[in-house]
Amino acid sequence: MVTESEVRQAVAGARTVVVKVGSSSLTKPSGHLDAGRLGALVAALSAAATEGARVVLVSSGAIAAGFGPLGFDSRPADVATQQATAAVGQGLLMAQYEAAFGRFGVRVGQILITAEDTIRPQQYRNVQRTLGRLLDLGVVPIVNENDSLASNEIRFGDNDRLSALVANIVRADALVLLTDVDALYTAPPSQPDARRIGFVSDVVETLGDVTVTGPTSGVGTGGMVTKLEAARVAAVSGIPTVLTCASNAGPALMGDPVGTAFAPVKQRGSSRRLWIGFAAEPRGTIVVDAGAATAVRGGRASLLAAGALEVRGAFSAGDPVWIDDESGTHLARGLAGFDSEEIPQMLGRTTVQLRRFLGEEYAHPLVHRDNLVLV
Ligand SMILES: Nc1ncnc2c1ncn2[C@@H]1O[C@H](COP(=O)(O)OP(=O)(O)O)[C@@H](O)[C@H]1O
Ligand SMILES: N[C@@H](CCC(=O)OP(=O)(O)O)C(=O)O
Repeated sequence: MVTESEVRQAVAGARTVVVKVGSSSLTKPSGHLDAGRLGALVAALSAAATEGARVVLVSSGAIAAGFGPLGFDSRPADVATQQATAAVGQGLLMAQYEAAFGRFGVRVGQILITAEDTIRPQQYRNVQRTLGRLLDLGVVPIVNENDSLASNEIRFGDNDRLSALVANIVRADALVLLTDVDALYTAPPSQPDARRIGFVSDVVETLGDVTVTGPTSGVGTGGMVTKLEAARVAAVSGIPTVLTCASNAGPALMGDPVGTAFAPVKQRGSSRRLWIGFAAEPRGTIVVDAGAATAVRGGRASLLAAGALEVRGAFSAGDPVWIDDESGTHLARGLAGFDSEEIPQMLGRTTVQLRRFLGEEYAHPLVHRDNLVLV
């Protein structure tokens, strides 16, 4: 059982920390950057970086900083204009960060990620390697979703879940979520009976006890819902989290009892398995028979074609898929070893049959056990 003070100490002593800041903490309702608030955040992060912490900043705000200069009164609603606005706002955002961090002698580098980069093994490794190298070089990577290029169907939309994935990718010791409210409350803070929560020992249990809503600021996207989802992913990844307002960044990073501290609920798993378990939604499903379901549930078996009954959806080898039993219950998530169109001819075949009738390249599991995570 992890205590609140252990979580606070873990954040204060983190060698690598991921800090996520939301649009509403960096911008004005008019759609322009708020240089004062951005500067205060940068001062707190620079203090941590110059004391030796490896700091990754996941920053929203591209759209919220871009619509004012483009002459819009409010955040655009259609995707094409949002993407164009993000292209303008992202440059403005980075220019401000570059100047603000530069005052403290801290160098920054921009990394724009799409959800697909967290799905494809090659891209995932590239992201991991580049972030690692930037940190080794003493640079603060500033990460945002690549809004201008992300396809609408598979985008994070908010940066909360992205920040939890980035925390996994860089194997962070702590995650700090900065927003426009000082802590998690039992209900939206506008409600009179909402009470502040200082410590969450089990985020999975707490999820059922609090009332959360989507964004209220007019510029944010995910609201408290996606922040709790990020805290959950971090917790089950073994990463402690603190959620508070951006003006509390300094105290939060120093381990002061501000905001809400979330205890990790599990030992840290391997980064790759966490990615399979939490990255973007699977593209399809492989339905398995009872024998294969038992084997998969056991946690150490690959999914062989012999135990597969049906394939649904269109996916390519390397894409994440659900593995379901016959009643439709999700057993696991995994990375498909084959394209969906190759699988029907393999269903029910043993490895010997696959080798004999289809060739050596088919004599492999549909999902290898190293690429499979129970849910
Ligand atoms: N239970 C809750 N506790 C705290 N805040 C909540 C809760 N439910 C909803 N919220 C709202 O979530 C908002 C933060 O989400 P959002 O506007 O998306 O921020 P950001 O731009 O920082 O990502 C807060 O302003 C708050 O009004
Ligand atoms: N990637 C987007 C983030 C969208 C957004 O509003 O996110 P958030 O403020 O974290 O809820 C941007 O930079 O505008």
